[in-house]
Amino acid sequence: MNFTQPPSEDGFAAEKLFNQGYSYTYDDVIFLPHYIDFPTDAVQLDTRLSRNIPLSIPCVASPMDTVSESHMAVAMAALGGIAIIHSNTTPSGQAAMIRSAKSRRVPIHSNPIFSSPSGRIVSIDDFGDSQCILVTESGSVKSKLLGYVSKSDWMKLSDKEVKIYDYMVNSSVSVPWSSNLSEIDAFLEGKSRDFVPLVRDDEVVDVVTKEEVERIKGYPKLVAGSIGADGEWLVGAAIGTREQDRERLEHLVKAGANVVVLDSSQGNSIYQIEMIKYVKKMYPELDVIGGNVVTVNQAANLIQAGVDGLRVGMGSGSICTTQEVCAVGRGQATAVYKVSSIASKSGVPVIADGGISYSGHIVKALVLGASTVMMGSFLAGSTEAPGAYSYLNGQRIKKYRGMGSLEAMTKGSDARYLGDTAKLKIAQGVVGAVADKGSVLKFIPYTMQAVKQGFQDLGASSLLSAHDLLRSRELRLEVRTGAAQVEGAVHGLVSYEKKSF
Ligand SMILES: NC(=O)C1=CN([C@@H]2O[C@H](COP(=O)(O)OP(=O)(O)OC[C@H]3O[C@@H](n4cnc5c(N)ncnc54)[C@H](O)[C@@H]3O)[C@@H](O)[C@H]2O)C=CC1
Ligand SMILES: O=c1[nH]c(=O)c2[nH+]cn([C@@H]3O[C@H](COP(=O)(O)O)[C@@H](O)[C@H]3O)c2[nH]1
Ligand SMILES: [K+]
Repeated sequence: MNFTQPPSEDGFAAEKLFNQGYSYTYDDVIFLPHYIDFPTDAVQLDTRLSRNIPLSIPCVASPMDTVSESHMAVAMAALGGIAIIHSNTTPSGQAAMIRSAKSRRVPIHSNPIFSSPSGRIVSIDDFGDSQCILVTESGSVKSKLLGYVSKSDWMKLSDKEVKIYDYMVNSSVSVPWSSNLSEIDAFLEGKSRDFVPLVRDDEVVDVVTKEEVERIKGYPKLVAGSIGADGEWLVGAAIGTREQDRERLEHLVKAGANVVVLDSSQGNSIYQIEMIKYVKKMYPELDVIGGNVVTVNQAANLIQAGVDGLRVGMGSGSICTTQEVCAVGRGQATAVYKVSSIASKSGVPVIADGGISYSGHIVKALVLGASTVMMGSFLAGSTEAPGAYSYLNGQRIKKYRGMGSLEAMTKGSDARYLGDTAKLKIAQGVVGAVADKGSVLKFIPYTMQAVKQGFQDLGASSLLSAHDLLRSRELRLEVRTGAAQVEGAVHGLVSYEKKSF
């Protein structure tokens, strides 16, 4: 069916809606339904993060120290998305996280405990959460596997002072690092074992337990993950725009980073433009994402400097106080629409960064022109986010903090955050907590299914078709009044339980 000429004017074209002087958030706007002639599963969400980085789902984990370290990077890549490893650590620490993620193929990250044969295990605490200690030549990861000590064997030992080589099980049984989950599962079944080390080039990478394999088997089936030309998971990394970031960049490139994100709240600066040019000159093959931007002019400057992707959002993040502190920023729906309309003309993909609370926000971001969404709070309560769970008023939570919060700045980002000469610390973010959400391996596939249903309602079978519908003015929207927003949410019930899957 062809709707190029609507029977009568109904709703607004995006172009008209976003040119009236209002700063709209995702919640302010609503799409009008269109025409369905395909099933939900026909919707394709494959996309690009930047010019040369394809993804099979439009999800990016934000470069924040309570969101993206190696465990998140492995899980996001296994899902077909990507994580950007944060830079609130030393260059070698950040490079180590990239290497660690790239040396795994299954979305398991168990941090095994290692010892050398001449070491001693004197306390049960030495096992940590692990059921075994792996024995390698050097006593650390990335060394030749010699055997293992299981916790149960160690407990039966009468003299705990003897050296490990006197009682360890000599075994170099392992599986290659690139084995997939079903291969590992079949191996464990076949050998009736509870765990198996993963080995690459004769060195141990990790250990996979049967329990972990069973846990992941219970989640939606994994599709093809994001693998780069190097045959390893795609992993991104954040850097700043200062002189010392050039040295950091070298570490990150050596560690195999597939893309770099210049991480700042206001990307339209001389520092950033020089950094974009520097990255493209030194590493022409490496994609560089600039930002953050929220206006057409900011975007145009970075596109001219040579960015391969743009990150959009200023003050829209759940932990952000930038708009309150600096009086600068933009409603995220307007920002995404405006920047996307200019970026699309140069073929530069847009990342809608911040402000995602549920699947409907993802649909809005993507349909308004973004190619991916970047999320912090949405992912911070997951198993794969850094940090341990704790309890607050009986609820299981994980810490989540802004990279411009006083706490995060004190940890390391202050040189960048404060400027080189500033003496007085002003936070542009808060420290908080989010609820336990379980594994991203479970809730991201369900979220993507919800996004597909939104696309189906709009008659868009892909991101490209959604963008075409928007630009051709076939897709119509409206602003929601306060009452319309109340009506659109659950209302008028004495109690209810909100369970999406
Ligand atoms: N997306 C958002 O709304 C916000 C994000 N953040 C996060 O907080 C962290 C710190 O961000 P920022 O404070 O924005 O970092 P920043 O201080 O590095 O960047 C601010 C901008 O000013 C430029 N700049 C700084 N000093 C300059 C100078 N002397 N001359 C010319 N240009 C100069 C930088 O290149 C950059 O473009 C990042 O992780 C960022 O993502 C912070 C606030 C808001
Ligand atoms: O004003 C800010 N102060 C901060 O301290 C801060 N830390 C992160 N960010 C930005 O927020 C995004 C994550 O937002 P969400 O939690 O809403 O996903 C991130 O992806 C960033 O763009 C900050 N913004
Ligand atoms: K905010």
